[in-house]
Amino acid sequence: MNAKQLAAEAAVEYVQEGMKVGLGTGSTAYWAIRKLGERVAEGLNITAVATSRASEQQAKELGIPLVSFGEIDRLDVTIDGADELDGDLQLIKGGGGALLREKIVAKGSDRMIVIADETKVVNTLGKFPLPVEIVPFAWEWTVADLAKLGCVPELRRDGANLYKSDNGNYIADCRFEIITSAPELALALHSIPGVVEHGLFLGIADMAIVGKNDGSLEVISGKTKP
Ligand SMILES: O=C[C@H](O)[C@H](O)[C@H](O)COP(=O)(O)O
Repeated sequence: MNAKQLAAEAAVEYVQEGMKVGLGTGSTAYWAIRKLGERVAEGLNITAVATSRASEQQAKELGIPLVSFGEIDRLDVTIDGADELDGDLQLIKGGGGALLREKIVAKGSDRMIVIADETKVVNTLGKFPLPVEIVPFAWEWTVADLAKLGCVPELRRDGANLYKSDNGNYIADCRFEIITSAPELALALHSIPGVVEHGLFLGIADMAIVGKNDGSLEVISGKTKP
């Protein structure tokens, strides 16, 4: 079993009968959705919402019952991957372009469990270019504002075209190298009008389950949410 699958399957053990579950996005979340599908096939009753079209499609194929956001107020748990995580459970997410839906779903969950292989754990965030979802309108100005924050922003491409998120927005991947204060950066990003959301997840994750290549697991517990 690979390290991502190991972490994902350990996280799925936290899902209990009757729970409302947020399904993350990406190659690690894929394994969690797959395991959940197996448990549903064995008789587990849950309902779920997905954080991307891709995860929605996977859940449908596996027979995981999906509900609309109008039918539920909150979720019990969300299981999702990360591009980077530090010891305080600060995350960079959005490598797969799903950061906005992921943040909405994670913030609406009583518990967010992050799943990752050991390569994602860092001392300081920033090596992975921070994904920032921006509106297409005047994107050139938004990208210029992002650069003023000390990064090198690059608009994500999808072959010959600009990449569009599931929400029809662009993603600027912002290379900072080192993010010295993630909370300050988060505030600065939100002060730019063209920014819809950024991939810094701060004070959102409750625990991380990290799979290692030697087959072991590490659990990182977070601070209690306010
Ligand atoms: O937008 C994508 C998500 O934030 C993913 O959860 C993140 O990029 C990690 O993906 P993966 O598990 O494929 O490394």
